[in-house]
Amino acid sequence: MVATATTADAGVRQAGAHIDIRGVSHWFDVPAGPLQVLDDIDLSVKPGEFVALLGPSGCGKSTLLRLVAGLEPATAGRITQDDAPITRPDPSRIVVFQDPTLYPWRSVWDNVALGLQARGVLKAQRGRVDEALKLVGLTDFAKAFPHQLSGGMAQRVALARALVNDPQLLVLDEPLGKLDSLTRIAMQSELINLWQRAGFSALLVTHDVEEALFLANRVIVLSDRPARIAAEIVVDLPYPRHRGHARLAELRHEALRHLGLDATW
Ligand SMILES: Nc1ncnc2c1ncn2[C@@H]1O[C@H](COP(=O)(O)OP(=O)(O)OP(=O)(O)O)[C@@H](O)[C@H]1O
Repeated sequence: MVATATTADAGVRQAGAHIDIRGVSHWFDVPAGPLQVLDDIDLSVKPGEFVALLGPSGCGKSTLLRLVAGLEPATAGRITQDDAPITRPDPSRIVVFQDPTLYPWRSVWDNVALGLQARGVLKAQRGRVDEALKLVGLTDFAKAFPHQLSGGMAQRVALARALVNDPQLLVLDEPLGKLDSLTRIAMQSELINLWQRAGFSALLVTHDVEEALFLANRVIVLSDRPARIAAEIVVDLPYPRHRGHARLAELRHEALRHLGLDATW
């Protein structure tokens, strides 16, 4: 399933990026010697697709996201966006982390405006900030400051700050990981709404098996470090998904089995 941008007021209507990861391996130099973190990863994210990565702690998930974001080069292999090699960060690929990292002295509006300001286009594109705030339902909080927001609201500001750049790829590193479970569930649905309206491709790292299955078109299970692709689970359910769907329970069982966990619930 590919997200489509049909909402006239969405304001963010970029085609999703096609990301291709071919034969990627990665090592870090640590005092004990070279530490291999990724081992021959082949993976693609189709335009408008939502792909989630699951894997044991420390296996290399965030490292793979950093390589895709262009924050560092892979030791071996090739990563392309729409057939062009990814060599550096680019506003078409935005990373959202677990911590919203808002500037406390800037209002919500000014935090969201940061990317446009940095690129010197804010004056001409002020309306985009309003549109992004509308997308995440925070129009009424435009003048608020970060200390006046709940954790969920702060993370919605972080998403608006990403969306204002019209990303073709959203790189999501445990973006809901610090939220309480009820807020997290609500934000999962919001994230799907945003994705369907905006049309970006998404690559998500999460530790939450249910979250991965609820959100993604495909869930990639990685092995222990050095990470290899252990399994690919196609989530063959339309959106919006029902959390109690029997198929999700089946797929959860499958994912846990690939993660080496015996699902005896
Ligand atoms: N810059 C770095 N220098 C050296 N080692 C690093 C560096 N970044 C990550 N590592 C190591 O690479 C391995 C993979 O780290 P990474 O953060 O990618 O794992 P992860 O799967 O995202 O972990 P978690 O699920 O716990 O967040 C870890 O052993 C980590 O210590």
